[in-house]
Amino acid sequence: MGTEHTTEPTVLAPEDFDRWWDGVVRAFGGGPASSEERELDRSLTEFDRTLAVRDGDEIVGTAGAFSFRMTVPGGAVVPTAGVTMVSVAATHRRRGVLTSMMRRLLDDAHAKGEPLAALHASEPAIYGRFGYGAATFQLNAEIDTARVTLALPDGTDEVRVRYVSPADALKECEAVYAALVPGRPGMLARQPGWERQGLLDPESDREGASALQCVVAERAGEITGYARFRTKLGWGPSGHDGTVTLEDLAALDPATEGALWRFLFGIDLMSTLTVHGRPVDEAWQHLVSDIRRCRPRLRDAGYVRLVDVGTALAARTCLAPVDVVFEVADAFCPWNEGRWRLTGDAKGASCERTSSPAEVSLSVRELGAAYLGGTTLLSLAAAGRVRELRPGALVEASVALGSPVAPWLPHGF
Ligand SMILES: CC(=O)SCCNC(=O)CCNC(=O)[C@H](O)C(C)(C)COP(=O)(O)OP(=O)(O)OC[C@H]1O[C@@H](n2cnc3c(N)ncnc32)[C@H](O)[C@@H]1OP(=O)(O)O
Repeated sequence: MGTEHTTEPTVLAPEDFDRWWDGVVRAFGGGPASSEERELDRSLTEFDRTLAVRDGDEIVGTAGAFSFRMTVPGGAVVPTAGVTMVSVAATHRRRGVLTSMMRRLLDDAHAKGEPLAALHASEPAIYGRFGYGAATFQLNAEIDTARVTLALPDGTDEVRVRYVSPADALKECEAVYAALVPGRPGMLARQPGWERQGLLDPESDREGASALQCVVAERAGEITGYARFRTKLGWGPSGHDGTVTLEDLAALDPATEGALWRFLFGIDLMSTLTVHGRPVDEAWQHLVSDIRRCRPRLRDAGYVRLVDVGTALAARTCLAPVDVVFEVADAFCPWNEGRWRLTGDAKGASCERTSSPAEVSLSVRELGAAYLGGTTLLSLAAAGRVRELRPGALVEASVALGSPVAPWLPHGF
């Protein structure tokens, strides 16, 4: 360990943003990184919760948090620290710099009364030690649109799809997104400014594909959905072999969903539709004639940490009536340690400290994984990560923490 520097984070001054951001870019492989992205990140940065660790004049550690609000099962939108831009210079790795930044971010979130923290992990192995569990998953797919057909829902023909400029339609698209937020756990109620992330379109990221394109879906003059995508034409021995890459899609109803997918399937000269980061229960899987030819692949996506176990669990509803005492281990945030009694049903929940005997024992990481309903306590118990101490309590708790809609973290941050 070096002796000349400390791992103590300090709050980032706005004038240091460029150096700080360069450090992030270098740690994430060195770019290319566009000025467009830098300016958007600068405008979204909450400087009072953005950290730098220094070694002399050099910034060797970066991290920050956004003041998000995230939907939880039942529809409440809960203050959440969106942890972001975590990097440590390769010259200073494995000396505890990350650990000290995580300490500070979680202490700050706790002091602010944010019951949750969430992040996208560059590697799944990093954040478990800090109490984060894999809470949302995403579906990626490469759909052979030359072979796969769609069975469309009633009303699809009443929906009109038309091209718009992505920027011109931003307000209408954002209204569609906002209407969907309460209905799916994990979705983020976006602060003004965040909608611009959906327009980021640096040429360096296109890999030969088109600029971002956008269509909106309309019924009776109302915009009911949108899709943003790119196209890339390719030619093989037997002719055209183009790819459509879906960047974002939102639909308020089944007919709109059908109309947008029909459009994406039907673009001439394109034979593959690549989708990534989609909800695991999204409707398109039930529209297609041959799911196997869509090559669906599941991936871990959002990691959730209960910063305050009692407040977090009381903020969601329970899928079935429950009355269970959890024994929670939390070495990194010891204020969560001990026994918590969760009671509740579909209308609401309460979670209080108790001296009653423990019935299910687990660490805060497992609670984070199960919290949005995307991972069951039963499956974690099968891996030995959750223990049942009262017969029946595990199934009861596992079902109660479920969600009728799969959780999904809608975009990067
Ligand atoms: C939310 C986000 O922004 S995710 C992005 C994360 N950033 C990146 O992936 C960029 C490239 N990587 C890095 O910058 C760094 O390697 C980091 C941030 C991942 C780790 O930073 P470090 O300062 O080296 O971590 P630190 O020394 O605090 O390590 C703490 C513990 O985590 C472990 N650890 C750190 N990184 C990793 C990893 N990538 N995989 C597995 N374990 C890890 C360490 O071994 C250490 O374990 P120990 O306490 O048992 O010894």
